[in-house]
Amino acid sequence: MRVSVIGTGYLGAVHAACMAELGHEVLATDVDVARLESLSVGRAPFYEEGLPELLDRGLTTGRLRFTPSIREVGEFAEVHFICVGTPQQPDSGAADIRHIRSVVRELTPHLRTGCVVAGKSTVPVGTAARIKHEIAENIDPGTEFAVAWNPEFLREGFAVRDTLRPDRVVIGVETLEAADKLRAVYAPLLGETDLIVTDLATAELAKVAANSFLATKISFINAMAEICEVVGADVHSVADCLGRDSRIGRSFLSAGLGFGGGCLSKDIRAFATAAEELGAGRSLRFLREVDAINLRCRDRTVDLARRLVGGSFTGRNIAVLGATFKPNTDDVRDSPALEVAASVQSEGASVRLHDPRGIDNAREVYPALNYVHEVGKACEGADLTLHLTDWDDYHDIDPASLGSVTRCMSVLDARNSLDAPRWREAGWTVRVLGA
Ligand SMILES: NC(=O)C1=CN([C@@H]2O[C@H](COP(=O)(O)OP(=O)(O)OC[C@H]3O[C@@H](n4cnc5c(N)ncnc54)[C@H](O)[C@@H]3O)[C@@H](O)[C@H]2O)C=CC1
Ligand SMILES: O=C(O)[C@H]1O[C@H](OP(=O)(O)OP(=O)(O)OC[C@H]2O[C@@H](n3ccc(=O)[nH]c3=O)[C@H](O)[C@@H]2O)[C@H](O)[C@@H](O)[C@@H]1O
Repeated sequence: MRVSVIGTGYLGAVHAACMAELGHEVLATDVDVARLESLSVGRAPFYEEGLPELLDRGLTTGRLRFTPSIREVGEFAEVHFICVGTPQQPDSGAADIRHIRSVVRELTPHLRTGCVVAGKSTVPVGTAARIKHEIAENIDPGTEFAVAWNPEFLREGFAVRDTLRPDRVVIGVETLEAADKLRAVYAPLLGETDLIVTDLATAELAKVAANSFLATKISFINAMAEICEVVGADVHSVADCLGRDSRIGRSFLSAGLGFGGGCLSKDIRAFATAAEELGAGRSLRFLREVDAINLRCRDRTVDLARRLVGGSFTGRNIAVLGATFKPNTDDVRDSPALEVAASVQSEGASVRLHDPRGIDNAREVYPALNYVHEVGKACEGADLTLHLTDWDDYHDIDPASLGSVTRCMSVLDARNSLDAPRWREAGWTVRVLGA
């Protein structure tokens, strides 16, 4: 099929490459022309495993192309996937859907009759209905179209795998024809993957509900961590005990520094704000607490680190391992690790920060931090080492040799994932949150 992808960020670039991999003819566009130029020569604009190979294959076969022209996109495709950003508004928790509205405004005059405009971005419920109305008001009379919502559930770091082998595909539609078109797009996946066909509002809601549930699970275990610290229990073991219950499951119960990234925080804020606007604020008031617990994880990490260096950061050398919001990505949006590093430095510490992939992006956000490319360099003369992002690289560290370059063999494992017995055996003091 001929499909377009509008917006080639973390979601759109992967979606475009994967659609080509599935055999479709893909034309993708973005307002960021430099990004399009880079994608056109097979350079992924961010780190995502498997994406460069897919880009390469799509470009070589000619099935994947990029253009700055929205007219070309409109005239080309029978299914349009909107993948632009929906960030948090600067002055409230609400989602800013201005990029989606701008796409719709520019695309509408060029739409082919019979096309489907399918949103993939995460949006407040009601966005699809609003878009449908806006297209209907501005499209040439006689040009038929349908609006659909096809929310995306991929995780950064596993984006290619999650797109080609998703747990489910959800499509919200109003017509059988639109459902058939989207079913045809995803047909190559449907042996292994369930397709859920529903209405527009349900599809939109399913996405924000999923992210809210994941965020709640993480904050739940971080709330338990706070209690564990009061009563002297161990949250890691509590999570193991909970996780053995098949109704609960162990995933998303890793206590520590909490969630960050481009989505969970902004999505729960947008969802709670939208509910308030709809007069249903009470139903999602708990998400405000989920957010507060999560942000407290960052403060608790800084507080514990301060205690570990004797009550003040002034004049202390702090090594920070990790800048990205989670491993296997270079994404530093709302990164808990970076926020902690910046706080520690603002309190007078000398911080050296290492990350396997995120240094360039981190430097753009926090240019004043001191970045190094080797773990050993970060830890040279350190009074305390902070393990803030759960990269495998840090699990592979030899604690004995790292200890030989530090001033003090003391590590705060804010991701609760280092092999603590091994580090202790090598002479380190290991502290975690929630124990
Ligand atoms: N990053 C992720 O893992 C996932 C993101 N999502 C959702 O997908 C959406 C996009 O997220 P990301 O890809 O992370 O954002 P991003 O910021 O990486 O990418 C957004 C892209 O849209 C482009 N854009 C903005 N206005 C445009 C316009 N008028 N026309 C064409 N392109 C335009 C930007 O230049 C940028 O390249 C958000 O709603 C997000 O919540 C959903 C699932 C996963
Ligand atoms: O809407 C989105 O953008 C995406 O948001 C999340 O994906 P992502 O942000 O890539 O990352 P996750 O793997 O969900 O991790 C989010 C954060 O939670 C933290 N986390 C995760 C799990 C856990 O047990 N504890 C914990 O603190 C991670 O370190 C990370 O900072 C969802 O998992 C995806 O399904 C969704 O599509």
